[in-house]
Amino acid sequence: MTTSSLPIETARAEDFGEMNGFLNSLFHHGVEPEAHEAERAIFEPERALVVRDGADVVATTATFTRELTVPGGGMPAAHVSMVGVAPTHRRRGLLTAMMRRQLREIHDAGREPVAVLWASEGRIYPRFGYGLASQRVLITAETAELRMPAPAPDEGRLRLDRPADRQPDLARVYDRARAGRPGWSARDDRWWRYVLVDPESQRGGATERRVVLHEGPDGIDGYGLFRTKAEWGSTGPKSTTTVDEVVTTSPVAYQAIWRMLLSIDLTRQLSWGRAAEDEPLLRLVDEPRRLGPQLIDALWVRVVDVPAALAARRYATDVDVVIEVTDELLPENTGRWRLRGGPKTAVCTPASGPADLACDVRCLGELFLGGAKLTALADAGRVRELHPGALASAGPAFAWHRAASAMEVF
Ligand SMILES: CC(=O)SCCNC(=O)CCNC(=O)[C@H](O)C(C)(C)COP(=O)(O)OP(=O)(O)OC[C@H]1O[C@@H](n2cnc3c(N)ncnc32)[C@H](O)[C@@H]1OP(=O)(O)O
Repeated sequence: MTTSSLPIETARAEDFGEMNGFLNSLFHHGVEPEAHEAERAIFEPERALVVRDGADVVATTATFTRELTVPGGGMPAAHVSMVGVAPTHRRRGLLTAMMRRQLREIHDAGREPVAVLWASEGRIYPRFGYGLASQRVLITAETAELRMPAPAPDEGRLRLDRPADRQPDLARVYDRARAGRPGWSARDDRWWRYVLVDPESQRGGATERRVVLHEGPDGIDGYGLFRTKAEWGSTGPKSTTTVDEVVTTSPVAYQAIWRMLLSIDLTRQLSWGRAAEDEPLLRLVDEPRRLGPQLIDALWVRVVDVPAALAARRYATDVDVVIEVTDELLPENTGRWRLRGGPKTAVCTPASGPADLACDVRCLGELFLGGAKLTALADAGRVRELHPGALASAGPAFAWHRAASAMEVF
């Protein structure tokens, strides 16, 4: 049997162990029992695909059902993950066949107008119509070189605790913050367990994860998840703080938590992999260069149903534009669509008149969370302006007042 004719099957619950073991081997690490169980809890077998060659699993992918915050509110989004093809079966079209099937299933189910994923490598998914929708800033800070503004007199109170013991507090803060953050996904108890699982074998010699909570006048209004790792040099201490996430609902909480994280005694370096492009920290310290910021990709969005997706988000300014879209994988999306929207409403319908802009469906994914600028896509030759002035009028509408960002890798 050739690789391309191997059947793609819907997974069963009992396939999880084998699929997860397979994926762990592709990512070059062993199976950690605690993480394995947390991942089993989020697994939705009826939304997962598996390919076997004889008895062996040779390819997998899965979809998780979650809500995603987009400009102006929340919407259902297919969270795609667990993508892998065995080294013995690679580059023979298995991923392509799985992606086609998965996108078709998501489209035809009619519940989720977009799919989102984190890519292990950026060049894998554009060919399937995924666009880079949000970026993140890697921070590698030299903490001894950084100063923060002096604390306000009523800075509130900080406490350290074990994250698992404070999950309800974390969830409350996260949900309040998430409502206004394009790119963040809803977390139920199963997802909180997935986020907080902390097996010793995956700590790389650092401490267990801890949480610093900020208590303001109305209760807990911010938290930071972090760990530290001891290191001594010939001239003294040079330990590292690694931050997983900082979520706050007030500027006072944000500053208080960062003041602590950047100045833990005996640490000299702080690393954080998921700062937003418009992260306030970049505007807070006295020497932003010493944060060592580096921009890399975060969430990729695939618009699966063009009219439903464009109507599901809101727009920063009023817009009335006809876009000619091409989509090789889901031909229903190909055509001219008229989008009329603004800060409160949006409708998208087939257009009868001429188009103002033309692009492929991948560009719509890039624009979807307000992350990419329309003019940047046009200057890159990927969006065509067919009606003079369309870029200037539609561009600000697709943008958003907060940069798209992303939290846990799923
Ligand atoms: C959302 C997530 O889960 S991200 C995790 C993705 N998984 C991994 O990174 C695990 C390790 N890698 C793999 O398992 C495999 O290499 C995969 C899944 C990335 C690719 O699977 P394959 O079956 O080899 O892909 P397939 O044969 O369908 O390739 C389609 C095209 O993409 C290209 N392609 C696929 N993967 C890569 C890659 N990593 N780098 C460059 N090009 C790639 C192929 O060359 C091919 O191009 P062509 O049509 O011009 O010849």
